[in-house]
Amino acid sequence: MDTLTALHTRVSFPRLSEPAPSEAQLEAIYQAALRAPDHAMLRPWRFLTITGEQRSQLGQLLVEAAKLASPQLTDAEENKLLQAPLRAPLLVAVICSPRFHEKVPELEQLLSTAAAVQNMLLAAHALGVGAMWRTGLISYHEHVKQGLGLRNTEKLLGFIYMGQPLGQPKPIQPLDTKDYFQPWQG
Ligand SMILES: Cc1cc2nc3c(=O)[nH]c(=O)nc-3n(C[C@H](O)[C@H](O)[C@H](O)COP(=O)(O)O)c2cc1C
Repeated sequence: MDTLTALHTRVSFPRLSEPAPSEAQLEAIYQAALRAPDHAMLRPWRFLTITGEQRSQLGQLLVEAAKLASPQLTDAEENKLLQAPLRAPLLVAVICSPRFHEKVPELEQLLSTAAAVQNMLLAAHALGVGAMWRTGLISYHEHVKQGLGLRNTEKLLGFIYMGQPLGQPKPIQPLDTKDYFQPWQG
């Protein structure tokens, strides 16, 4: 798939099944992440891959965090969180690890990490791998951060779910560039 086609046709796949991407596909997807724009080449990111039984452990962690946030969690809410990480064979937790640099504020490092995610989504799409960037409010809870082993200065930017796409890609809503790009009037 050529680059513009990939850019113009990428969609998220909420429904993903086994198998996880192959080693070769993952290497290509991860290399794409590492080509994100990165001021001063700080590599302000790291990623944790979560597969198999560890997905259930992540579900448990989400439930624990949700109970800390709101002790009246219903059984249905608990079950939804337990099942959430099982929606794909592979999750990649995206972590921004800001480094100190006098010319590169933390915001730029967050933006770099987000660009790395987009590169991964596009590479996955180009390879026929289904993917979706997901967070869920509870993923910002301190307990989740600790459970995943993040340092205090690090931020969890969500999870990229990857697998075999299920169902048809959703139709892409055409947008008019003129609604978003306008000449500066000076
Ligand atoms: C940081 C971030 C977190 C997101 N978290 C969720 C989420 O938890 N659940 C969800 O349904 N969509 C989430 N989305 C949106 C989807 O990833 C997706 O972009 C959206 O459904 C639009 O679909 P499209 O990518 O096919 O255009 C998130 C997007 C971003 C950028």
